[in-house]
Amino acid sequence: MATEARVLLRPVTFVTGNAKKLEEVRAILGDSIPFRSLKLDLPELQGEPDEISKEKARLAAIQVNGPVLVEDTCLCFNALNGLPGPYIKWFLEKTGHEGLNNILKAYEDKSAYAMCIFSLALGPTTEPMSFCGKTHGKIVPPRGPTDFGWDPIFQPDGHDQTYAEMAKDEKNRISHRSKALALVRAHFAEAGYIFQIG
Ligand SMILES: O=P(O)(O)OP(=O)(O)OP(=O)(O)OC[C@H]1O[C@@H](n2cnc3c(O)ncnc32)[C@H](O)[C@@H]1O
Ligand SMILES: [Mg+2]
Repeated sequence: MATEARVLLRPVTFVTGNAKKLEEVRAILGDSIPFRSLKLDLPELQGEPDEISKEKARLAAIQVNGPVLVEDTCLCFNALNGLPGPYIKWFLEKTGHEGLNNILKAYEDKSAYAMCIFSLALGPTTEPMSFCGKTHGKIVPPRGPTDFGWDPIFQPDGHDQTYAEMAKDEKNRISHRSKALALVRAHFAEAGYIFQIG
């Protein structure tokens, strides 16, 4: 049975307060999905990553009054059963790369995964849908440029460079963000949205 086409009268607005995320989303999506961006720092609830991301989408859709895409990024240490997870932003701000390494000194297991959960809300009254991408790796002492978050301390499995040391297009090929965005694209292809943007 053919999927019912849904007409979107406005481009999807990707809402984030983080310029580096936006840069990667632009590079990964190219012109595959028509979107514009809006810089807003949305409040983030505590809870499970999926719910934090969906709640961001609900709040963004109310502000934009149209279709929105948001994402929430987690850095999860296996020794800590997934923490800091969604709270990585505050851990990074308060303890830095060194502090994050020090936390893991108490444990043999330095493995971690980067996770990105995108949430799409078609409007302020529709329930958001989520798309999750993960890349597994380990936490290492910082190496490489320090222009994006915890990139210098995350070394993905199968690579001898940290995210920060990698060329941007290489990170984008294997990253948690690109895996989640592949699912977003597949959803757009299947859902058959039609953009009628005047
Ligand atoms: O407005 P939003 O989209 O929420 O942007 P944010 O910067 O607040 O981002 P998050 O709430 O998702 O918090 C994730 C933290 O991880 C950082 N981060 C996100 N993606 C990253 C990546 O691919 N590499 C390194 N650091 C990343 C980001 O700078 C934050 O400190
Ligand atoms: Mg945030």
